[in-house]
Amino acid sequence: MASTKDSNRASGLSETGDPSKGMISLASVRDSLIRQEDTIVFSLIERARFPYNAPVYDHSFLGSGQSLVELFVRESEALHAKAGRYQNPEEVPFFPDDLPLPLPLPCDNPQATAPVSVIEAIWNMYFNDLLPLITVKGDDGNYALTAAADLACLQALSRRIHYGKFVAEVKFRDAPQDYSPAIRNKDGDALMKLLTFKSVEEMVKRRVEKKAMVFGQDVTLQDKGDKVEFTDGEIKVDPSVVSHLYDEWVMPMTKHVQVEYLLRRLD
Ligand SMILES: C=C(O[C@@H]1C=C(C(=O)O)C=C[C@H]1O)C(=O)O
Repeated sequence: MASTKDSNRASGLSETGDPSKGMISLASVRDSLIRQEDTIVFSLIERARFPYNAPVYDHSFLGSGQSLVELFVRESEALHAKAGRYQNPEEVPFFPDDLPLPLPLPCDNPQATAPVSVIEAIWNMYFNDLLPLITVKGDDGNYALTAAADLACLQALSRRIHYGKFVAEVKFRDAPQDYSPAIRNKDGDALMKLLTFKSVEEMVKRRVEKKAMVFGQDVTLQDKGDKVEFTDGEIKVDPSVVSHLYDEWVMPMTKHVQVEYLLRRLD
């Protein structure tokens, strides 16, 4: 019989569950999602510093048929693939075809999880829906920095959404008797009901809105002891847009990943 360690590795969930640290539990997996909110909010703030910068997305701008942001993401992923980034099941490349093989570096990644990927949906959502909401119209010529900021946003969103695989694994292990019949019946709707926690979702939406509000303000130090003061300037990324991002796209996609993962869980 496979040991817990073996089955953890086979599911891509490290023994520590995080899947990098801590105990295997829904609470620790949720802690990781909460930490990832900070990365997402900060990456959106960085991107919102620049105007939309349309040439970055224009397929005729470079003369090669590829947009600057595509070139930037592809070439970055090639480098990251060499260093072994995609050996880690938390990381899913946007352009998985033709990636170079990883260098033979010693590493201790868990084995791959079931190959669930919603990379195309994330890409389309980011460029078609989100970007126009977090940027102002205009062009300041900062194309390379804009593409780099897009990459950071895409990676943070992708990691969070594909983390649904780990959330699903923990939920399955906590209650295999509840999930197994729905998995065997290939009943995606029943799985969706089982894994949905509306009260958690409400909390997530409120928390990310608050984070955008707090992280998006400049902090000033006045001569008033230790009291932290925020300046009254504009908030760097609209908190209601961040809440909307989670409500409309991040949480539904994370749940879709969970359903797809669970449907394969007993194969
Ligand atoms: C991720 C979870 O599963 C679902 C998705 C959520 C999310 O994406 O934040 C929150 C609650 C659940 O409805 C979870 O239970 O924590």
